[in-house]
Amino acid sequence: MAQLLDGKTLAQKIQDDLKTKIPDWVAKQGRPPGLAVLMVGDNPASAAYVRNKERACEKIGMASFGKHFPADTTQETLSEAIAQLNEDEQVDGILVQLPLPKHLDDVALLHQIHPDKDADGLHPLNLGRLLRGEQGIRSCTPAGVMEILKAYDLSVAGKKAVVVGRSILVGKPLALMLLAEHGTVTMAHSRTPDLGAVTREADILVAAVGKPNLITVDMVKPGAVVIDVGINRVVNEETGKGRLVGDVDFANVVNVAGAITPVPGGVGPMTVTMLLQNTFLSYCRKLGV
Ligand SMILES: NC(=O)C1=CN([C@@H]2O[C@H](COP(=O)(O)OP(=O)(O)OC[C@H]3O[C@@H](n4cnc5c(N)ncnc54)[C@H](OP(=O)(O)O)[C@@H]3O)[C@@H](O)[C@H]2O)C=CC1
Ligand SMILES: Nc1nc(=O)c2c([nH]1)NC[C@@H]1CN(c3ccc(C(=O)N[C@@H](CCC(=O)O)C(=O)O)cc3)C=[N+]21
Ligand SMILES: [Mg+2]
Repeated sequence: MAQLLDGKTLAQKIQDDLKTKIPDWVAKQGRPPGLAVLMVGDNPASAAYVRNKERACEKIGMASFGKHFPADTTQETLSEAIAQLNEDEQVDGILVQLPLPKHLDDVALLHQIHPDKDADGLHPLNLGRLLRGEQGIRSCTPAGVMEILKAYDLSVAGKKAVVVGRSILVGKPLALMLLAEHGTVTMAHSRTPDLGAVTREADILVAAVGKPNLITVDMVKPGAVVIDVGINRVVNEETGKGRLVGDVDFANVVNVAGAITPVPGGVGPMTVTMLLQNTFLSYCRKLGV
């Protein structure tokens, strides 16, 4: 059986650490770190993620400024909201929940977030810094994956890493982070023929696609580290109940992999935690420490 990479417990540990640090800062600075989340429309999956973030903020003593807009909100309204948050002294991190409704230009809004408040690490300046190997705010999900590898002493240097999925939110920045840690990195995507032939080469295999059971046991090299980023809600035909699954056929792959992240309880909680950490670090930098 593969070793379980427990993102939930690791996330808890990092959040507890933030929770003990924040009161001293509040005492000295007169305000807590603040995170603003902009959500547009009523995507139920997004709503759950936003709730998780708000709960985590409250738990660790961070201020959260949730802004919920109706699905038909205009670009101008959102642009104005971001301009205000950029100026707001109480706000250290800003996140625009993706995807946005089709009529909105998400890229324009992401570019507008002040790069020092870009808690999601999606501003082109921060992505450019990652590309160049400079310090900057790193995207949360890929940063969370790297933290899991580090916490379990799973070294990347010299290993063959395969990332399935090439989105700007997950796959692309993660490939750059694995490369920075000296992995030999391959990116696979929907146009990759014979995906299994590529994934079977991987010492470290990451699935970030959004398709349940895309990664089957025959696609995994025995002993590989398998990181399942996918979050898919599936409904059990018999009970009618919904549950979360990743992109990996966990029940079978767990017998072959050397280590594996579960869903839920793997990468997801680390994403939330990296968002809090990015916001805290922006707060510290703003105060000149
Ligand atoms: N755990 C967490 O914290 C997070 C989880 N997620 C989850 O991760 C998953 C990916 O998210 P995101 O990157 O935003 O998704 P996107 O839809 O933006 O990207 C999906 C990627 O998967 C590729 N792809 C699609 N089908 C296949 C296939 N059959 N074989 C190989 N590659 C394929 C696409 O290729 P192409 O580029 O060619 O279209 C694309 O690059 C989702 O399930 C999402 O919910 C996302 C963020 C955080
Ligand atoms: N700008 C932006 N940044 C994002 O990082 C972003 C986004 N938009 N849009 C949506 C996706 C998805 N995503 C998740 C994060 C955490 C969990 C998470 O905490 N999952 C828990 C379970 C949560 C539950 O039970 O509902 C787990 O996997 O254990 C899930 C999904 C971030 N995303
Ligand atoms: Mg759009």
